[in-house]
Amino acid sequence: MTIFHISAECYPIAKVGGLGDVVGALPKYQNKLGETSSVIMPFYDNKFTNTHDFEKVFSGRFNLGRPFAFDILTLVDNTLGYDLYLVHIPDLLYTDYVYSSNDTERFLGFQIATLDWLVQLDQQPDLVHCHDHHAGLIPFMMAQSYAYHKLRRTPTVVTIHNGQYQGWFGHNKIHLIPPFDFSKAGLLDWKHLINPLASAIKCAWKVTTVSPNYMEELKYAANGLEDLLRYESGKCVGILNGIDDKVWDPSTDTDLIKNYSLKTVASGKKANKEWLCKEFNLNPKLPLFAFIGRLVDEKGADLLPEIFNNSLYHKNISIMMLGSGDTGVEQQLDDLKQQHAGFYNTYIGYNERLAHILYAAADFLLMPSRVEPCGLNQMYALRYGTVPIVNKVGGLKDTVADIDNNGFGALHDGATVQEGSFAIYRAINFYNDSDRFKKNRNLIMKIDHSWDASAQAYVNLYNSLIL
Ligand SMILES: Nc1ncnc2c1ncn2[C@@H]1O[C@H](COP(=O)(O)OP(=O)(O)O[C@H]2O[C@H](CO)[C@@H](O)[C@H](O)[C@H]2O)[C@@H](O)[C@H]1O
Repeated sequence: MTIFHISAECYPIAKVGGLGDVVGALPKYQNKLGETSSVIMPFYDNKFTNTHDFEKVFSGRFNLGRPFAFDILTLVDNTLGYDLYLVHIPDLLYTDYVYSSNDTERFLGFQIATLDWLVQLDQQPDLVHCHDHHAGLIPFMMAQSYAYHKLRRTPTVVTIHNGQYQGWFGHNKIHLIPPFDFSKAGLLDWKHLINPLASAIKCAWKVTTVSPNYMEELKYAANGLEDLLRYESGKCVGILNGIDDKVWDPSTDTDLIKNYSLKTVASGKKANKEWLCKEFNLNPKLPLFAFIGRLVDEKGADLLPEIFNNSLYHKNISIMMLGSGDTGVEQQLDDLKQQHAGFYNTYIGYNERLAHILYAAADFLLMPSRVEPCGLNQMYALRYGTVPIVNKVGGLKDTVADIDNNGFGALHDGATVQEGSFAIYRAINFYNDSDRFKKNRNLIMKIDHSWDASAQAYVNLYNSLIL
């Protein structure tokens, strides 16, 4: 089966968060199952594109208020485990960032160029898999735009990685979408705006979320799309994300200070912790708590300053925070450094290598998320022998069980300062019960969250549409 994944992000080409991780791994595991799975994404001017060779496979022009020329480039070496196609629109997408505050034309152009290329291929795809709202208009255009008539019977799947962002724009831009039967314009609309995510939910053959629990939650909290998701629930299913167990393997991870396996976990984690604590002026003898992520409300980032301040009161733990986002929260987190020097530090920014070291160095990983469609960080933490402390939402509920309930992590019931602070207090007691803590560390490293099972679940879903 020939499958094209269409996405704004894909690791290692361009990653802002978990979407990049998923699209960078899922096709690889689908190819392992014998499918032919590739990725189509925008060409950005970044380190990856500047240091790799590409070959042009197609050139075209489309109209988006004015004409735009584009090329489809493919990566020459095949080290990724899947074919990669980059949509290069120099006048629209040639940037060193993935997202900006004005992306309507950028991602519309990306989707149109993608379909202009796909529609003229000798061998049509068996299935098109769209990720998030940046590819959300593709199911509509494939089904309704005259120019893509040849693709109208090709099944489409859309995966919602994050239902908060929907890509809305005004009806004054409807003419930018390649001509279609105007009586079908309602398929683009939600609450008087053109809403790419809503349109994808209406038009795709199947809709998936990245965990089963998130699918249920969206029916009651989906940033305005609740009714639509309830109405379309017959074609919706939650499939839990996996992790790329080649990229995220403490025994081979080239970013780590010292590699380790189940047998050497104690000395391996110690070496990474010592390096990190030296680098960031923390005490390696204390339990180390980490946060890694985007500093936005969904992740509960606004709660962190107070949770940290409460938890550092007794000076019996170390905390390391890696993240960026809301500038007010960044400032508050940085300000705390003076008060808790030697016990707390931050790295404001994005740093892939430091993230890997931190998963390895930390004893606990904090995720007080308000919304967490799946969450990958808790799964990376488990693989690196780090205990996740998470709010009981979305995929976190599907993947973490509590230590007081025969589980292996700490769950709290609500994204609040009180719940987050109390979970840390419980975790310190757990850490001090060192035999139990060590046994638990061995147990969590053995939990298998690799993509194998989930990649198969997607393939089964595709087959149900094709056969
Ligand atoms: N400052 C920083 N430096 C280095 N690395 C950083 C970083 N900030 C974040 N990361 C990395 O980005 C990724 C974050 O992934 P998540 O799945 O937790 O969240 P995200 O909200 O981006 O993804 C959305 O999509 C994914 C994929 O479906 C869902 O799991 C998730 O719930 C949903 O919100 C991890 O690989 C993490 O290590």
